[in-house]
Formats: sequence, structure tokens, C-alpha cells
Amino acid sequence: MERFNFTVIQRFWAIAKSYWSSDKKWQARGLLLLVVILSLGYTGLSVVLNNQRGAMISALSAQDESRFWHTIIIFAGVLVAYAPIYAGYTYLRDRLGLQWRQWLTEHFIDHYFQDRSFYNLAGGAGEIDNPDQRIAEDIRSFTQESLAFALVVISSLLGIVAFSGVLWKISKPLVLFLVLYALVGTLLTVGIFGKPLVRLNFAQLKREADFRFSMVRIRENAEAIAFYRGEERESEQVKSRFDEVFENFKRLIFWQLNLNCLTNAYEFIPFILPAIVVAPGIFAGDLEVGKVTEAQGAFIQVFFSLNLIVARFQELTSFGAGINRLYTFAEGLGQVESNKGQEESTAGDSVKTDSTKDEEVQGTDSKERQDDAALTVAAAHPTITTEISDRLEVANLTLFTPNYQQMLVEDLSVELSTGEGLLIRGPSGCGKSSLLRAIATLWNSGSGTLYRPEPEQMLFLPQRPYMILGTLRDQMRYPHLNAELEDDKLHHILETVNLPDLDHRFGGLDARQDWSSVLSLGEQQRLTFARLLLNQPKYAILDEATSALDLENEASLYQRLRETQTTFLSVGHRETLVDYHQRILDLSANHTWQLSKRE
Ligand SMILES: Nc1ncnc2c1ncn2[C@@H]1O[C@H](COP(=O)(O)OP(=O)(O)OP(=O)(O)O)[C@@H](O)[C@H]1O
Repeated sequence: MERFNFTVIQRFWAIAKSYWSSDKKWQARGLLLLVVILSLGYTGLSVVLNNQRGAMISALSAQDESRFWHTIIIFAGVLVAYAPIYAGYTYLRDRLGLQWRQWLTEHFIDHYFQDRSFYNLAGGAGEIDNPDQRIAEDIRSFTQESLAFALVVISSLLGIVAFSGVLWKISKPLVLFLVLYALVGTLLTVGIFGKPLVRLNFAQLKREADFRFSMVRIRENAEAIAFYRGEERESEQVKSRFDEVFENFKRLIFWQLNLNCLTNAYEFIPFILPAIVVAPGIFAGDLEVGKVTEAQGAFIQVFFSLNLIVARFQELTSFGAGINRLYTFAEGLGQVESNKGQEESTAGDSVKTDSTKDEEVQGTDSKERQDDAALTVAAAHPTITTEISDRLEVANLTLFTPNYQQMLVEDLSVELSTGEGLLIRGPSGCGKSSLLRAIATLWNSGSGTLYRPEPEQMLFLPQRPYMILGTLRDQMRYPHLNAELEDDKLHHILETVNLPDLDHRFGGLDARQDWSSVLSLGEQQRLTFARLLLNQPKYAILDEATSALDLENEASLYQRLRETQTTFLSVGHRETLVDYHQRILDLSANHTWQLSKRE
């Protein structure tokens, strides 16, 4: 159990330290210091308030009017200072939490897009589920909760120091009993409830994210689902995802019920124990009546400070689960060093729910075996070498699917001469798009050398047109959104790709739309072709980029492309495409290839 807690703390620190030692560290530390000072201030004032409450009761029971009013005046005076200090404390705490969140979110987003991690993680076997939820929600709760918890720990320590003095004066055995009682309670709670609650909270986060994702997919594929009349199946699917949320939550609240039974009984004692201990002194006339209130106030403060872990255990377990999710994500992004080997048993345990534990552990094992196997395979095989050059050429290229499961092309050598068009053909599934992936350096499983120009000199038009979120102008300028282009030029290009009234239809070049829903596939293909004609890169790679167009539109676009200086490489099935290319590369299903010149 100790080891388990230690792992979570280690993981917490691995994520947290990046901010607290970043270039923003002095600002962060300064703000934290201010928050701690304010928390010191309000703890000090609460000690005074507690004393005065006791004094007030004593004055009332002794019918001492002037002492009563005196305490009331002090009370009011302290409150005047207490209210703004406490408000300032919560404000600055939340402000610091927000700044931390901003920094950490940007840090994760930077790593997510660095080295194409978003693509590599998506292509993996899905160990890092729902990265969107991890960035949007796990980071938010991580920063808020860690700050809230750290400050609670600090104020608890202050509370212990401030109030145990008060209590010590009233009754020493009471203090000793308190320490022992809190210690036993904490060990019991962590021992019994720690593992299952972190596990269930982890699963809850995942299942909530899966459920939400299934709803997002429906929104994105609404039309296809409507055509298939797939409502029933989709509704079943969403409901079954929600059932998983429901079942896990049921288990979670059952464990919380058990925890509450223990903590409620356990937290009841502090309310009566001080009275029992102080009562004999009062009966004997040695102590004032108000001492009961004072002792009770101090006892409760010290008790809840010592009892921090038990009192906040539910939040702590969900916090721990969030830390685990964020840590595995950071590990996947290469932000923190992977120490899988050391943590194998604990990390695996910490993420499984009771009912699914066995199958998921098996799943994890087989995933790890697959990963290990993939690493062994990758180590045993060479990878494709890429060299930046002013030409586009593959030399002796043998290409496999990732993990080397399937050979796609064997010993291919071809160079693209400037101004020339090359068409790649072949049966479906033979590896045409994969060859483009290799040229784009998305895949490197295989051997041979790829000579390619700088990425900025190449533009890829993938099989499925990609419409960005933004204006029509952005759509056309993508991926160079900062390019300054005159409206006239944009209009002219729209005409060239046979979309002359597109901007009028949607309210101008600055109109914002969900372009992938409002444009037909052919219109989207023409719009991506507009990007190509605007950018005029040195090399263009077109993967069935005109497959949804009629022959006339296709011919016109290729004609325009040939008028530019761009050297292009196309993949496609249509016979008519041959007319626009000088050379043809035919790939076959048995990894052989043939290069020919057009007659
Ligand atoms: N991420 C992947 N992991 C493993 N295999 C893959 C992956 N992506 C594609 N493949 C496999 O690689 C082979 C080649 O796929 P590719 O997309 O290159 O075919 P293609 O020739 O472009 O087909 P089409 O003409 O149908 O578009 C296929 O058998 C496909 O199943």
C-alpha cells in the first residue's frame, strides 16, 4: 500500500515539477507565497475567533455583561479583517490554479503536436484513450485539486500548531488521544479503501470520456447514420456506453457508502469527547463553562487537520486517478521518462475495475507483449533512411506496414524529375497510400533511402479532404494561414477550381461554417485543390484527390496544375488520369512494381 501511494506521489511530482521549475516559476512561487501568507492570516484570526467564542459563553454563564460586550467588539473587529483576507485567499488560490492550468495545457498541447505524437498515439493500439479528455479535463482537475490540497495541508499544519497549544493547556491526554485516533483512522481508511476507490475513479473518468466520445462521433457522422437508418444501433451503442458509466458509478458509490459509514462514525467522536473530558473540571468549579466550547472548537480543528486524508479521501482517490491518467499520457508523449518496468504491478492494478480486472489485466499483458514484440521486431529490422535533398526520390525502398506485419513494396527505385507527373496505380490495398505515407515520413518501417525536399516545399492532398475549422479564407490558405493573399486572387482561384459563387453562397470569404458538412465531397476536393494552386509548392502529392469529381472538372484541375511549376505525384484508379502524367508506376498485390513511360 505504501508503495502504491508513493507511486502516485512520484507521478504527481513528475507532472507538477515542470511548471514550478519553468520560466514562470518566480511568478508562480510568489503567488503561492502570498496565498500561504493569507492563509496564515486567516488561521491566526480563527484562533482568536475561537477564543472569543469561549469567552463569550463564559461571560454569559457568569452574567458578566461588560465582558460579554467586550468579546462581541473583539469578535466584530476580527470579522472585519477575516472576511477580506479569506476572500482574497480563495481568489488568489483560484488565480494561481488557472495560471498553472494555462501553462500545463499549453505544455501538453505542444508535446501532443510535437513529432506528430497526435498521429502516432492515434495509430497505436489505443493505450492512451481519449487524449482530448485528458487535456481538457484531467489537467483542469489536476491543477485545481493539487493546489487546493496543498493549501489544505498547509492550513492544516498551521491549524495543528495553532490549536494544539490551546488544547494542550486544557487537557494533555486529549491531545495524545487525538493523535492516536487520527493515525489509526487514516491507516484504516487508506488500507481498506485506497486501491478500490482509485481504481473505480480511474475507470469512471475513462468511461465518461468514452460515452462523450460516442456522442461526438454521432454528431460527426450524422448524415451517414441517417442514410443507413442506423438510429437504433447507434442508440443501443450509446446506451451501452452509458450503462458502463452507470455500472461503474454504482460500484463507486457503494464503496463510498462503506467509506462514509466508517468516517461518519469516526468523525462523530470529536463532538462529544472534549465535553466528556472537560466536564469534571467544570463540575468541580475549576474551569469556566466556555472552556467546553473552546476545547471543542480547538479539538475539532486539530482533529480535522490530522484527519485530512480520511476527510478528503473520496476527492483524493479521484485526484489520484486523474494523476495516473495524466502521467500515462505524459509518458506516451515522451514528456516524462517512462519507468514502466518499475511500476508494472502498481500501475496495472491502479487502473482496473473489480469486475473487469482480470480481462483488462490480460488485455494489458497482451498489449505489453504486443508492444514488446513490436519493439523487438523494429530493433531486428532496419528503418527507411530519410535525407533532405532538392529532389524527390526513393532508392531501393522496401516498405512494410507498421510493426512489419505485411510487406507492401519491395526494392522500389524511382525519381521524380522536375516538372514531371508520376501516377501510381494498383489494386486496392496494394500499398499506394502507404507509399505516400512513407514519402511523408509518417511511416518508416522498411529499408532503403528516401530523398525529399524540406517539408514546406511539399503539399499533400490526402484521400479524405480535410476541412479546417475557420473561415473560407483560412480554408484556402491552409496550411499557411499567415499568408497575405488579396481577395481578388482568392476569387480568381475559386473560379479556376469551378467554385465561382462559393463565397457568395456562404456570405463572403470570412464566413465560418462547418465546411465538411455543408460542402459536397467534390466541392471539398476542389477547395483543397485551390489550396494547391494558391500555395504552388515545389512538389504536390495527390492521393485520389479528384476521385469525387466528374471527368470534366478533373481534367480542368489537372490542366491548371500542369500550368504551374509544381511537380506532382498522384495516386488514382481512373484510366483518364494517365493523360496528365508522364510516367506510371504500377504496384501489384505481390509487392512487385513496374515503371513505364506514357506513349
Ligand atoms: N495503420 C495500419 N496498420 C497496419 N496495416 C495498415 C495500416 N493502414 C493500412 N494498412 C494496410 O496496408 C495495406 C495497404 O494500405 P493502403 O491504404 O496503402 O492501400 P491502397 O493501395 O492505398 O488502397 P486503396 O486503393 O483501397 O486506397 C492494406 O492491406 C491495409 O489494410
